[in-house]
Amino acid sequence: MASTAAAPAPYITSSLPYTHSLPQQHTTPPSYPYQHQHPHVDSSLFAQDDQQVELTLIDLQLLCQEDEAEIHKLLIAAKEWGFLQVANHGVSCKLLCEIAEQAYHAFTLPAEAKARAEPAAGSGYGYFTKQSGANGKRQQLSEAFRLPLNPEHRADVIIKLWPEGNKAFSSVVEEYIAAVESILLQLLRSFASGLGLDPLQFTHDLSKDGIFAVLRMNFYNASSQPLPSLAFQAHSDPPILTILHQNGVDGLQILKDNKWIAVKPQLGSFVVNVGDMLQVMSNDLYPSVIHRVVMKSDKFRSSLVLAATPHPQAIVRPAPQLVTEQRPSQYVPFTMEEYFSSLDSVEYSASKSHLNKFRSIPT
Ligand SMILES: O=C(O)CCC(=O)C(=O)O
Ligand SMILES: [Fe+2]
Repeated sequence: MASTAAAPAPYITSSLPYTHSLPQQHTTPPSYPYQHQHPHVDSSLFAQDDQQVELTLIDLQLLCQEDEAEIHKLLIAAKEWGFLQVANHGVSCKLLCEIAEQAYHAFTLPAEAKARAEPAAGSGYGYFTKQSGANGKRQQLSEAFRLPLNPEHRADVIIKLWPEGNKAFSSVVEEYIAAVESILLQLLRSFASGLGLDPLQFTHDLSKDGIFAVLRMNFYNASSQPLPSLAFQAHSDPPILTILHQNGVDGLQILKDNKWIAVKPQLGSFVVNVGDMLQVMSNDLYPSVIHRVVMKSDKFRSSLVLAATPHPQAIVRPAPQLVTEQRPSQYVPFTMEEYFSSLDSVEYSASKSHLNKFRSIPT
């Protein structure tokens, strides 16, 4: 009898009750002490003419109710910007504070403890120093923990940081991942149904395994740096979608029409961006937009990035319904593994979209 590969385990089915109201915007926007007088200021790091954008705000509860106008708004924002933000998401302010606190504890561990969690060759999980990346040559400001979504693999990383275990960290991270995953699932369902596809079209290959199935904690400390300083180099995100939560300190910039535009941070909301895989699955309808982080002040900045990604053997290709005679498939089918091996490093160091390697007509 022919053996069949085991079907990937179902992703998650739980969804949050969206009982919370819109988080209060309880901070005034931070001021931007652009240090024009500083001798080391690199003016190319400023957003063009200091342009700042407030991303389209999507109400997640309306998406849950399949509100057509809100789904339409989601699709327009994704198409025009590749970035949007989500509020009324049901994740409590308490949990957002707790995860920020736990991330801070992890980054302020002694250097020896963080060094124990540095990834073994070929592994994409653990602690990434400022010098990680292609050939260890990356010189950007951010440090990162890449924590697997798969709980067993995550426990292997946590035990390296805290050999005696750390229940508070583990349980807050687990709770955060579950909460944000339900946002991801809802967004993917809304994307699919808005396009007239099966609502599960973008979710059935999702996996907690694979190099991109991570919660990435970023930490930026610009004290003792010339400002502005490149904190996270230009890149596009590999997954289907990523969901980002920032601590309210500005720095994120997106490349729009060849200009860098600063994203105004909204405390309490999540920034959502289209990743490379959704660009492919949508046959280029939704762009995976290049972005970077530039620190302009020495305020402590942290961010959390959670990715929705297909399993390593999943074949990624444009949804057949989005391939027409007028718009043929823009990509050759490929697996996530093939995509990953085309990258220089898990720290995705290139600023050019890696997807060009899989285009039907190379660019
Ligand atoms: O820190 C941020 O705001 C963005 C980080 C980011 O782009 C990433 O981790 O992929
Ligand atoms: Fe990113």
